[in-house]
Amino acid sequence: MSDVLTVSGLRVLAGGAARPLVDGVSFAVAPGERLGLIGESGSGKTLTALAVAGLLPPGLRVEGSVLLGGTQVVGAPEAALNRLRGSAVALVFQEPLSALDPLMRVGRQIAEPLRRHRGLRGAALRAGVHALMREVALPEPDRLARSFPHQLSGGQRQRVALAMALACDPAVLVADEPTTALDVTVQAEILQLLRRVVQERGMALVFVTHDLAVVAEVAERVAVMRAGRIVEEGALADVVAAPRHPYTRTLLDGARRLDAALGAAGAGAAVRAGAGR
Ligand SMILES: Nc1ncnc2c1ncn2[C@@H]1O[C@H](COP(=O)(O)OP(=O)(O)OP(=O)(O)O)[C@@H](O)[C@H]1O
Repeated sequence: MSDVLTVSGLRVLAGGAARPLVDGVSFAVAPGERLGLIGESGSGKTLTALAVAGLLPPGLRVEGSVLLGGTQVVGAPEAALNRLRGSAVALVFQEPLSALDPLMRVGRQIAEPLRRHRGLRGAALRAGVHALMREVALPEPDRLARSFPHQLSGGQRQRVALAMALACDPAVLVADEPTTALDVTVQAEILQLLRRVVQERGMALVFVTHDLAVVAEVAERVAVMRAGRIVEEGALADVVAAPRHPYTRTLLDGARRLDAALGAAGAGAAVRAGAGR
């Protein structure tokens, strides 16, 4: 199947920086494929994710190519990017509050993309909002739809952000550390939810994280980033079983040490990345 997202030679440059912040990144994602972009803080994961949606902050220059379903994102005018966002690509971030309007009831926020992009109105719009809320397993949709973001838990807010991202049935979902701010139990629930919706909808997923255990929960393929470059890419099980790059080995050793420490502390094997599944 042809790729829904093809990134080639992507470079992100800042005026004052000595070297590119993202330096020749290339990867492709097929429909239904789940790619984990993993690396330490500052390795360029977020800038890569933002560049995919044409959402880089002002002041940064971008070079190379990002093809979303055949449309070139790099250099595209804002109107074209607006058409792509939602239907071709949608994003979920670490802090769902950043995606939510604090003064708008969450039902209206989920309704907004359905109204704007899919033209739904009245009863069809209400049914659409309820269907999305059910899909992301938000309980009591009637009551919750009338709530404001601050009245929800962190996990519920991330479910709302995911519902909004799903509203236009994007071909590619980009999730940037979507569970980092959540406690471990809620984190596991959200990861499970993400995996389910992506599978059910046949969407491609690009999942950004610094956490190998988290990426092992959602991705089947990983690209390891360091200092703006992809240093290793492959099937998750292969990379975990036989890392080729020294940096990947360092990442794995760190995860295994943490796993061992947690095991010794009686907390169980929280880091499953070493299991090679
Ligand atoms: N607007 C900007 N202007 C200049 N430099 C930036 C800008 N945004 C990010 N950077 C720098 O680019 C590099 C890559 O940042 P990026 O946010 O992509 O890293 P990351 O791998 O996602 O890390 P983290 O997990 O901490 O978010 C960092 O060194 C960061 O300081």
